[in-house]
Amino acid sequence: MGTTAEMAAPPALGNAAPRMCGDSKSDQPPQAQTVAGGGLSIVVLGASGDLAKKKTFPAIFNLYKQGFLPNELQIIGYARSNMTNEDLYKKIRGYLKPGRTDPMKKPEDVINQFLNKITYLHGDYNADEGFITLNEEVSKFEQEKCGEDRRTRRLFYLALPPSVYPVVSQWIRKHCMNTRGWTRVVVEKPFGKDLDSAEALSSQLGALFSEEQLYRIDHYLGKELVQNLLVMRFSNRFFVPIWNRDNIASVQIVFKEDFGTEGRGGYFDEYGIIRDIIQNHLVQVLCLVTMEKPVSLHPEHVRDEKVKVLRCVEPIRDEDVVIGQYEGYKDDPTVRKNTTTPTFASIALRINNERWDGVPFIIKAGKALDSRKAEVRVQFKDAPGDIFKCKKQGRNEFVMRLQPNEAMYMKLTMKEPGLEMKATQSELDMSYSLRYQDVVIPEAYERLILDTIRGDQQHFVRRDELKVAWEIFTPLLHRIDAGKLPLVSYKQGSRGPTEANDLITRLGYVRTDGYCWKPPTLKVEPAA
Ligand SMILES: NC(=O)C1=CN([C@@H]2O[C@H](COP(=O)(O)OP(=O)(O)OC[C@H]3O[C@@H](n4cnc5c(N)ncnc54)[C@H](OP(=O)(O)O)[C@@H]3O)[C@@H](O)[C@H]2O)C=CC1
Ligand SMILES: O=C1O[C@H](COP(=O)(O)O)[C@@H](O)[C@H](O)[C@H]1O
Repeated sequence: MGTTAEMAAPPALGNAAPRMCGDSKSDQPPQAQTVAGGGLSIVVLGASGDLAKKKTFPAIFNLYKQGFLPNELQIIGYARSNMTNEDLYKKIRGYLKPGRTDPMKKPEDVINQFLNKITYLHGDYNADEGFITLNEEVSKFEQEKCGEDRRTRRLFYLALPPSVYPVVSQWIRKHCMNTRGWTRVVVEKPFGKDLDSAEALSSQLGALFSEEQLYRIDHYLGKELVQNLLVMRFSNRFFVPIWNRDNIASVQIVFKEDFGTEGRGGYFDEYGIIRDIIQNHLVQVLCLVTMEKPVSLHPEHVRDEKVKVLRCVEPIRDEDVVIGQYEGYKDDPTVRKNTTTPTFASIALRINNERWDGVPFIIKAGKALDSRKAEVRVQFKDAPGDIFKCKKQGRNEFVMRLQPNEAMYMKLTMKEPGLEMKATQSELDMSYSLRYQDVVIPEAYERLILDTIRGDQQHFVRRDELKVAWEIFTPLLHRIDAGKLPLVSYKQGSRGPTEANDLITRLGYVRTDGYCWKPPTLKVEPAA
């Protein structure tokens, strides 16, 4: 690996902001690279919630401490809970990690400075008084900090259950729109429960905001290795000619968590693993692994290609699906007593186009499994004419480990060092923590919030993309909801149902016998 080249920023779109300029002053860390464009108000709706505390505020803090936010910044947390500013600060303080900040400043000071930018407002979602007050608060700040003539920016982050998106969006539209610059609204998944509900939500939001104002966040698109997929595929001559059905035998996209629903049982039980992880996060990864090369990195060009490849996904067959539920899931008092919600699913997708015809894409996700990891595992076909008789050494694989400990590695067949002519399997390892020792990899939410401020929608889900993703999964989900597929149980801490192993074997995945490489950056690397 060699030099670092800065990629061209996508061409400005509609209300897209310029990428970076400095307007750092007084209370900014010295390495400040702020986003230009006037005062910025970030409103976190649902500020009392889990996502806001664990992800949204920490991501905004990370941007703040690195100087990516302007001096003219206000952050408002809005929710129904009757809390003071201090109560909110107490709730989120423990999640703010100062990391490496200005050596002249105490980490505590950086956190306090940030917290001082946050005001908490409590109000209803169902009545407009709270939103009138919210608008007054934002306008007052804009007036005081930006005067009459400077541009202002308003970012509304809906860290709320989707059931309240329509009403909250209505009040934002009615009372809180910016007249001196952009208004952008970030919405969180799940965007609906099936095709009809997703389309209904899209129509409701679409009637209030333009597509350029709506940022449907899927935090997997903000992960470092997911962002690397297009670079890897399209700028390495190694990969360009072999990334197709002639060379690739199968692809697995795997998400595993080693914990169960953990306090989110009420939400999870309504959705299940396919709606929670596969239809969104893993499908986004699938798109980046399979799409054709976009005309450019312009967000619309990238998203056009994603939509195209999703349109080629064939209807899912029941024999290509294994669903499971971990033993003990029903002990969670927040899930339904006789729930049949799957906490595990393995689904083979097939893409009917020139590049991928015949290649199974096995998408697997599960909770309460033996480890936490997410990876893409591309297995290549056997080399033709095996004069070394080394098939048993395993096939070539290229693995992109999205988490934990980002890495890419290739499994190759080599001559075993020594006097004998004996083949063995070995690996080329590109572990990020070894290659980029001083680099702190940004959090997904941090990157995506910055993209929102910059007006770059490349890593956000477009309405037609969402629709086609639901078209793929809705018939299967309805069959599962109607109890038409067997739900197998699996032990917590296991690798999931054995039926899932049978499925990948039936689809032609060849497991390497014997030798199992343990990447140095992972203590344990269980097989996929
Ligand atoms: N938590 C996570 O790890 C992730 C969450 N998400 C998504 O982010 C969004 C927010 O998630 P999360 O923070 O976990 O959700 P919470 O259940 O914590 O809800 C957030 C806030 O919304 C308000 N709220 C909760 N239920 C209702 C309701 N029925 N009607 C009106 N308001 C309600 C509450 O605030 P108050 O009562 O004070 O107004 C609550 O603090 C969801 O869409 C979720 O799917 C996405 C990825 C990960
Ligand atoms: O969206 C979700 O993602 C998390 C997993 O995110 P990760 O970045 O830690 O991999 C998952 O736990 C949760 O159920 C889901 O809603």
